[in-house]
Amino acid sequence: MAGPAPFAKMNGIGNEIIVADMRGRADKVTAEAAIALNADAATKFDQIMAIHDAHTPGTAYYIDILNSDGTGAQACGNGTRCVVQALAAETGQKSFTFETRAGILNAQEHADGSISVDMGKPRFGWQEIPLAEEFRDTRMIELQIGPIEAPVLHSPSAVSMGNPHAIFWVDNDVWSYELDRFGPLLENHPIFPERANITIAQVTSPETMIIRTWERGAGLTKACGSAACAAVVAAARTKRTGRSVSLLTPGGGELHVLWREDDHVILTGAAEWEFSGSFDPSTGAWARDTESAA
Ligand SMILES: N[C@@H](CCC[C@H](N)C(=O)O)C(=O)O
Repeated sequence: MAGPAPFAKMNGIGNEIIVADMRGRADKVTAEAAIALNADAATKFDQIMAIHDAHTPGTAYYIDILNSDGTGAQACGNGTRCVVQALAAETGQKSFTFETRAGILNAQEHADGSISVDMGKPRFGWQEIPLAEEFRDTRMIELQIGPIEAPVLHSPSAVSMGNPHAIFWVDNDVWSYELDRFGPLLENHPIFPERANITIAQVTSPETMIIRTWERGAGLTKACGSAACAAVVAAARTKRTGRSVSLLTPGGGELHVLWREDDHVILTGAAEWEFSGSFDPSTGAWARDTESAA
């Protein structure tokens, strides 16, 4: 029994994140603990970023990512920014190399406080995303929702940013779509054997976009960093935008995504600390630090 672990409740432009400090211990945050923390209004979150001791030489830490339904995720751009801010505040260090289920990634805090994460290279192969059946061209896959003759959403682009994404392109207001109703159906559609993150995207210029995301394992969120990356890569691939795009997200925050010529996707944005506490990684029972902000 390793005792309570420290955590910080943070957000990445509204993406609700718990950064759990699991360094120096062998246990993991359980799905039960995640579900219990999410059931409490004070600690409700979209992802837990559990910082573990490094598994691989050359990396600082291994980050285990859990969605609010207790399932694991390979990537979380907004959560990674929160981890960087927490570790930079603790150590004074500005650059970090982490390992996640999706592989090794680099991240850094800039002088203005914004944080960039190198989310790695996108993957477009149907087996890599993965899709349940062969699509030679994943810029537009056959999938629709609503009446057959007049679908509400159709023909998304599919991309892996380490985790699976589908991007539905719309010309009008992203808020005019019932994403709370369609999201669960699309997330669990048989075409996505590992489920998928579902985004509605409106391109407003070659350099700007508005997105809303239904996250796999978390539902509607105020922002999703890997979805922002997937949307920009898919938009650039389909000639809707260039490779450097600013995105407005439902929390009112802004993210910037650059798809570099070396194929790496760089996500930049802010992160914010809310309060700190400690919790039991096996049950989710928690207490707020007394000196922590309300
Ligand atoms: N909010 C995240 C994405 C989290 C993972 C996702 N729900 C999944 O299961 O793939 C982000 O900022 O990237």
